[in-house]
Amino acid sequence: LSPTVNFALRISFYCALCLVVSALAAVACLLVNGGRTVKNMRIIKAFVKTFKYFFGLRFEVKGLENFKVEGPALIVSNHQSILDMMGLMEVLPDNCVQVGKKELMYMGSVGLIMYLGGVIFINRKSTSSAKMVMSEVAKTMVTENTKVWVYPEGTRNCTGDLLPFKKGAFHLAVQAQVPVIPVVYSSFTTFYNPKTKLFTSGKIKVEILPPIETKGLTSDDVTDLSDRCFSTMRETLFRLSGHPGEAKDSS
Ligand SMILES: CCCCCCCCCCCCCCCC(=O)SCCNC(=O)CCNC(=O)[C@H](O)C(C)(C)COP(=O)(O)OP(=O)(O)OC[C@H]1O[C@@H](n2cnc3c(N)ncnc32)[C@H](O)[C@@H]1OP(=O)(O)O
Ligand SMILES: CCCCCCCC/C=C\CCCCCCCC(=O)OC[C@@H](O)COP(=O)(O)O
Repeated sequence: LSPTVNFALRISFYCALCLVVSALAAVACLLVNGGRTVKNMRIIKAFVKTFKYFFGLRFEVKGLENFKVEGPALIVSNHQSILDMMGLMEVLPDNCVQVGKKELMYMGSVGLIMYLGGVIFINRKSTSSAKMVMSEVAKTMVTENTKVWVYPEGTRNCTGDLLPFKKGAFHLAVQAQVPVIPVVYSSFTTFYNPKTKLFTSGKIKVEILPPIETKGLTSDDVTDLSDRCFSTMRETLFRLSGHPGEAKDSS
């Protein structure tokens, strides 16, 4: 098979798997929990954790104990591909919902399962409406004791580096006065590259970093908080991906 055909087949299979398994998981969620609730994430996670075996992907996870903070927290991680959903479910703590773009809601059964799992949909094209939704989330995550997972780059980026961070995640953490827990996935570039049509089996290193406290911080500290997260995550990304030289340059 030519690499292009092989890539297309594997990606199509991934999408088909997502659509079919979402439909099955949706039935399970409705039967067990009856509607939209973060409790459904446990069911979704159990289904999605089997996906890696179809693609020969292995995850090596470090730092899971850093998720064991009392109460709500904001999780930020790097976002490389639609394949990230597998890495997300590999480590997802209990009572945790993700922030996603609202377009994802219209992906058939995949949109339905996201809705049932409690995913918070935002309109990226309207900063004011996204801000409003997220300030509401800042209140509910505290009263309902949930964690929220945001991809602060705001879009997929599979270059082996990080895009500059958007501010929304950090405003959310400061408004809710909850710690920020950074999670870093090693670069996919050795086994996955949509530009060169590469998609083979591979190993992904995942590291959950220690929580960064936000108690007492105000909106004036958001930029600083975001910059701190960015530099520790970038350093970790380069270390996990085996570019020690670049890690030194970025400090
Ligand atoms: C069974 C198997 C199938 C599948 C099973 C799936 C299961 C379930 C898995 C789900 C998986 C989901 C995966 C989703 C993955 C994505 O969809 S990623 C894309 C969507 N997510 C994001 O975009 C999050 C990150 N983005 C942000 O936080 C952005 O800041 C926002 C909120 C969208 C705003 O966007 P923007 O206007 O472009 O951004 P930005 O420049 O940051 O903000 C403009 C100004 O507003 C300020 N600002 C921003 N936010 C705020 C705020 N909240 N308060 C006050 N000021 C603010 C900024 O500080 C900035 O002001 P200055 O500092 O320049 O003065
Ligand atoms: C009836 C409609 C049928 C629609 C069929 C669509 C088929 C697609 C099926 C499965 C795809 C699996 C998607 C898993 C979810 C991953 C979410 C994700 O990673 O979204 C990308 C988003 O974070 C960033 O958006 P951009 O990089 O800015 O873009």
